[in-house]
Amino acid sequence: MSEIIVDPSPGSHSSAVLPARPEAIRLDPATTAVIVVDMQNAYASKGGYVDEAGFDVGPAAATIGHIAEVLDTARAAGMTVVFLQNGWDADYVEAGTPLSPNFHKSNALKTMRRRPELSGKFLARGGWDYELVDALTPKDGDLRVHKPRYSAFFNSQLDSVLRARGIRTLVFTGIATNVCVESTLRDGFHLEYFGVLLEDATHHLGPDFIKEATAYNVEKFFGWVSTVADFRTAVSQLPPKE
Ligand SMILES: NC(=O)N/C=C\C(=O)O
Repeated sequence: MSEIIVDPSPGSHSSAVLPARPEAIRLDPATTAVIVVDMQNAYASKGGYVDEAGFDVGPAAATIGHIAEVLDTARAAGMTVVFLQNGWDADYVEAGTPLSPNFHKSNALKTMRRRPELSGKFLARGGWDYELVDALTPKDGDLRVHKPRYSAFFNSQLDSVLRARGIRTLVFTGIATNVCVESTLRDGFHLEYFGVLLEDATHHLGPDFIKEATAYNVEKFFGWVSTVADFRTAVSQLPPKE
């Protein structure tokens, strides 16, 4: 029996076959975007929201390096790169009132309510916590999309930005595997995007089993799971962008 290769853009001129679970998927640079989820100081730096809320940000340093490698490879092949930034306006109007579940579930908001000296510090546009980590500063041609909730498809410009460029396949990197990465990949599935999780280019919030759970969900129900090394090997064989 021949190997199954899923092809989101049949008939494309130049494409790479990415080994993935449960089967390989073809990536056409013209219709593929790498999505960098929330690589902000809040999620990846000491002194940011996640660190202050009691989660381990130590492993984020390795994740940053892996994402940088993915982005170099993707840009050289001419793929679109989209940086997502999670947060709200400085007055937290976008965060919602007590009538919003976000008000009650956001650990950033909860931590600031518990420790008033931190009030106004986390995930506010214009602040250090909201900014992308220095090592992943966007380059010319990269896009930035603001998002006020875990899924980047809600109350954001993401869907329009992707559709306007004919993007069909989303390659996911970033933090957190089990929250904003998984939420966005799932919603992308329902909007007919092909979602690929580069599992070692993501970091999770919580115990390790939760990352395995996300990978299981993606592999079985919502998309494809691959690695940074396989992405680099497959995509670097494409002709460089003209
Ligand atoms: N970027 C994320 O996955 N965020 C997870 C939690 C939060 O923003 O509170």
